[in-house]
Amino acid sequence: LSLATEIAGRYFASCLMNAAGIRCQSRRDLDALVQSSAGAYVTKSATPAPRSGNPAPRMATFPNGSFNSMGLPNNGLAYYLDYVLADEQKRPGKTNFLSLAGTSLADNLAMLHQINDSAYTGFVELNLSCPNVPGHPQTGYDFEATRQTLEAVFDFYQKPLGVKLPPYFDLAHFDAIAAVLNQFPLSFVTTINSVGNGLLVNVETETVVIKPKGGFGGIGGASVKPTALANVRALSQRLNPAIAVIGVGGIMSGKDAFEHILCGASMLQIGTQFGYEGVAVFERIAKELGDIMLLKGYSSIDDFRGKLKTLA
Ligand SMILES: O=C(O)c1[nH]c(=O)[nH]c(=O)c1Cl
Repeated sequence: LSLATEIAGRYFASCLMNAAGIRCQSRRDLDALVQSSAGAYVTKSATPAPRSGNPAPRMATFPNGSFNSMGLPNNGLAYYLDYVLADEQKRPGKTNFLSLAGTSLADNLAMLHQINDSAYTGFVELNLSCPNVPGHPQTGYDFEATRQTLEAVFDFYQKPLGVKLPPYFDLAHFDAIAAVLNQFPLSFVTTINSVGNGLLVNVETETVVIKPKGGFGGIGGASVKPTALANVRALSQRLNPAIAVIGVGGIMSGKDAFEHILCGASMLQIGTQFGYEGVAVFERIAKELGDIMLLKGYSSIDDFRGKLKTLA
């Protein structure tokens, strides 16, 4: 029985990894992921220069969910590029993900030129869906801007690249974003990012619970799983089969992992629960997923990936 998977010709011994943003901002965080049983890691979304992000309090939890408006705090592209280049020297043949979230097309293109010209051979996850940078709407909700971004990127970028998408909530939007993405040689899409601009209220104090943006923030965790499964399924059904789907959103157990794979995911990213549990989450979920596969007589995730049935 194996939890191995493949994306764009790259092999991963485990289909479980972290989601961008969670416990992946520092070298220490990333070293812990390297030491863990995760099949890969993705670095905190980078901007050209380091950012301190939004004022605190900027994250919270609620029953069945996480809530954040971090505002893209990160150590800058050079920090993460140095890390992944050193890691590729130490562990040749291992593919990992470098996440980018420039606050302008110019920033994204500048970072991609730097990476293109470097010795990096891994994946880039281009984040088109950060909901928490004041004054910057999510590119992923603007289909023309998304197309223009990808046109500019693939004009020069030669290495494997995927995009991190926001959740969509309308079948016409699944059609629209898939029509754009299918025009480009993407290696993967990662879906979903947090459900943007939710609001938590503290009844006792009659206030919001986080400081940035009047208390509006992205929702993650168990409460977003139905939305995540719908986006994994809808994009798996619509995208060119050469574009793998990475599923993220509400994976707290092996059962949740199984559901994402059944909907079409080739790789699974764990965010909220990884934040709570640390790297032990990868062993636990691998064990739980393996037990379900054993019960059902599956020996690899290819045996059931994307095979969700509708009701006749
Ligand atoms: O506020 C953040 O840093 C953040 N928070 C999210 O929930 N998704 C993102 O893509 C980003 Cl970049």
